[in-house]
Amino acid sequence: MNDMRLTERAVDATDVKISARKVQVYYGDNHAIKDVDVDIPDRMVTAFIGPSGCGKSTFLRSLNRMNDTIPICRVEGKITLDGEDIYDRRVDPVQLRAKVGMVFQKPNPFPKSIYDNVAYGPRIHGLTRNKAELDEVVEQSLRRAALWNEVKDRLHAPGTGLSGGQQQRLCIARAVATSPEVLLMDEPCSALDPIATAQVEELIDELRANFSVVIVTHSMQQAARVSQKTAFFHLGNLVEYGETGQIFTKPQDPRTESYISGRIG
Ligand SMILES: Nc1ncnc2c1ncn2[C@@H]1O[C@H](COP(=O)(O)OP(=O)(O)OP(=O)(O)O)[C@@H](O)[C@H]1O
Repeated sequence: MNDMRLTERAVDATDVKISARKVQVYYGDNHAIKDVDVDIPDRMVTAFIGPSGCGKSTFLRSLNRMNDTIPICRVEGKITLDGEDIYDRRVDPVQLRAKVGMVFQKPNPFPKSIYDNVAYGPRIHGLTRNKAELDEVVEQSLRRAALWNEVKDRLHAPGTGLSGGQQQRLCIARAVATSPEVLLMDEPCSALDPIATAQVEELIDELRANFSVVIVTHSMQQAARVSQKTAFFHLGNLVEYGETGQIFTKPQDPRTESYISGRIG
């Protein structure tokens, strides 16, 4: 009995990595995200699902201030990373994005070698002291992205010459090379074939040992396969958030139920 209580407590005592309170996002007059409160756990995968245009990508981008690059976009409310306000004036967005890395829908390697793609972040952030250390970070990052064995003999070939699935894993290696704490993934498999998708999903499952991962996906099967927590967005509102199993089997809100049963979206 005691053992069971201990286990329950361990499961409940999840660390919150990112916390959002009363977050609003506007594009000019368009109120795209409305009053969102959410706690994103550490070392788990959280999926954002919902119909097209409901605000998943907008909210994801507000978690590393990627929306700062869109002039008409305005974010209100509070978002903290380990308790620190990421919109505080003293926070440098470039440093923030090294901690909260991002992988996009379409693989977007730089027009550089495989090695230089991965070395880019550690170089601009001065994370290594010499070539040997940089080589080590590049190798470890490519290993974490499950790409090392496929590219170790052609590190100086262009990243753009890899297959789509390999390019996406290269982008994941590039994102993990700065030792981020959170990885944001915006539909990372939508340009990939089923085999490459399966490889990236397996990788996401491994990454959660070290990172908090947040993934936007249109595929409910993918959300069910890779995530432990799921957030359902609808018309800019966060309608329901909970354990992935519960969201897919016992949704509390009729809008979630309609979406997962294919009636809206
Ligand atoms: N760069 C932008 N400029 C102006 N409006 C934008 C911009 N990006 C998104 N929006 C608007 O914000 C709202 C939410 O869009 P968003 O792309 O976040 O939704 P989404 O759920 O990720 O959609 P999808 O699943 O189709 O990618 C939409 O009304 C969209 O038109």
